Amino acid sequence: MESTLRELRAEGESVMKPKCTVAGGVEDAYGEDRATEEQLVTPWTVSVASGYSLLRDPRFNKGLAFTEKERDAHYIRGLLPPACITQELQEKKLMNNIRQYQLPLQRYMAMMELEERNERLFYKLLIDNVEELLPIVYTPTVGEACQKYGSIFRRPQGLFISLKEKGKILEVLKNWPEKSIQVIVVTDGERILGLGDLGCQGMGIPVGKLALYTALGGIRPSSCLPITIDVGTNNEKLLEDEFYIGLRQKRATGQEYAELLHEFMTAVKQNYGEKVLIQFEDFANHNAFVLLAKYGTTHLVFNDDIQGTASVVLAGLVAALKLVGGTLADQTFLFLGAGEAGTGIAELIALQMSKESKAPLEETRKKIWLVDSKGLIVSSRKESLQHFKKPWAHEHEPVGTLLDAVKSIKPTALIGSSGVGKTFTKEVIEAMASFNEKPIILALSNPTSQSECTAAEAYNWSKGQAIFASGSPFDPVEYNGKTFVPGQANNAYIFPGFGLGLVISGAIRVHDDMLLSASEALAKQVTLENFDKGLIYPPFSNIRTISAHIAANVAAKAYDLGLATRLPRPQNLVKYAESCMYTPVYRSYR
Ligand SMILES: NC(=O)C1=CN([C@@H]2O[C@H](COP(=O)(O)OP(=O)(O)OC[C@H]3O[C@@H](n4cnc5c(N)ncnc54)[C@H](OP(=O)(O)O)[C@@H]3O)[C@@H](O)[C@H]2O)C=CC1
Ligand SMILES: CC(=O)C(=O)O
Ligand SMILES: [Mg+2]
Repeated sequence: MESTLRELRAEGESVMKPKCTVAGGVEDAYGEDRATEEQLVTPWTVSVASGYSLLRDPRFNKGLAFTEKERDAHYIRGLLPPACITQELQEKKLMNNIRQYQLPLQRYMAMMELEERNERLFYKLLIDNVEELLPIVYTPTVGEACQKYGSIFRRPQGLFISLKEKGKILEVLKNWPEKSIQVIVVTDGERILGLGDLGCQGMGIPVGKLALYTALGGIRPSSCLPITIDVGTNNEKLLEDEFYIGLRQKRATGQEYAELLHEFMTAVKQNYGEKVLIQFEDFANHNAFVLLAKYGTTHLVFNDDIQGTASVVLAGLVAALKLVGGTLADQTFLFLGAGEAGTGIAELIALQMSKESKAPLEETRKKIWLVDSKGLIVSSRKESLQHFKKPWAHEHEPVGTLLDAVKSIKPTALIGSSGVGKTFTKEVIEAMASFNEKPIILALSNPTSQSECTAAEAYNWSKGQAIFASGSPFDPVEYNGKTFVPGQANNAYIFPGFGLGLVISGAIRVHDDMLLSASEALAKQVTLENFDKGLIYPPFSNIRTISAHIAANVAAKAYDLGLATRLPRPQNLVKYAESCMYTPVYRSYR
């Protein structure tokens, strides 16, 4: 495996000749990844880390895996017990320890402590045990961690930029120890998963997303920067909580909010340049669409909830066609939830249909219906609708409930993006199964408590007919002697590879066609074996290969559109993407 990686790295470099920066586009400021495993690496921070400070530096600490020679050379003899062990044995021990914790939150805290202590070991665990650990560092457990973030907070894992820092945001960015940042995930904490406004405690989300950028997409940890913008919170419980870590005030809105965000966006570009990717995450929809439209033409921005979710769901739907038959245009879609996720997905489906059938967008949109908290979105409601809902206000008499909408529209696919759990009732699923041989049912809302239905409910109520996937994971379900394996329809399949594709091509803007390219690459990774189990997504255990394919497709599109700045274009983008990916194996220190 390692020799293959070395070969790929070498190939990646040769593809880039005469001159590239380092082994690929994922910046390797310290030369660790460019070095082969046999070559020696200097573990330098500002000065060369050694002795006690080397053990305390999570980027270079190897714990008991320091060799005898390294213990002498770096003044750590006696600071460690005598045993020297391998990274594999360390991994085994830590997995044993983590499995002994009963509560997911304890496992989350153990993982965060490991990240603070030994970064490479943290990523080794996460990469090698991705299916087991994803639900810990990501949804659903990260949701609980955010709710309790004030109580479990130990050390800052990202930058906090609050209203107090107004006028000084550039200085605050300079306080962050890493200078060479490639991906920022930023939230203002107003819509954390389906859990609502968690204010400053939303920090768990950018931290978790960026851990996935590294583990799933191979972006170097030192190039990732989690940021939480704190403009207050309207969550009364948090405002009264003595352990709350954020500003104790109601949310700033309007001009005050816009000015802070503008200062932030300007400072990021000034400090890190044109090619830093800014991923907006878990903003409320009244800000999310505005920010994306405003900064989409001046910055490299991507809204994961609107765009990443759209790309992953489109991939699942395209894959599902292999099971249900027909084309995308043969389907009728009904959404519960018409916010960022719902309308973002709807728009990308309509775009793909339009490209396939050459029909105008206005026509393809008519195959897609959405229900919000007031019922089916129809033309008679148009005047009072938020701007992002207006394209979906089709001619139809008003319908108040989801069940009535299902009975009237008769969708082939039902997609939950409401953030409200238990909304796909038995009657709704039974109705879907009554007029579809294989109804597609996606319960996208996170975390598990907000899922529109469980996997067991989808399979039982549809009598095993449903093609089901959900935002947070569910275990396989036995129905009538058959095992059904639910897939996870989560943007985690897309954003790590998507970001890698932007980084390795040096893209300067995100284009909708790149979302379609990412989606196409993901759908192609679903194998016959996956389909046989009823899966419409490949397993996460294969995610780094999947991410390399997504990255390659996205980069190819960036080159085709003239949005890539890293030249010349590598001949084999998949191999190049793989050669750029961070790996967590320990390096030998001179
Ligand atoms: N699986 C994945 O990868 C992703 C999942 N999500 C999940 O999707 C959910 C929604 O996120 P997002 O779109 O950003 O949120 P938004 O707040 O933007 O949208 C929520 C939508 O749901 C509607 N809604 C709320 N309650 C009900 C109800 N009882 N009945 C019908 N409609 C209702 C709202 O209606 P109204 O407009 O009338 O208020 C709104 O249209 C979250 O749980 C989030 O975790 C999000 C992104 C990715
Ligand atoms: C997955 C995700 O981004 C969300 O639930 O918001
Ligand atoms: Mg999100």
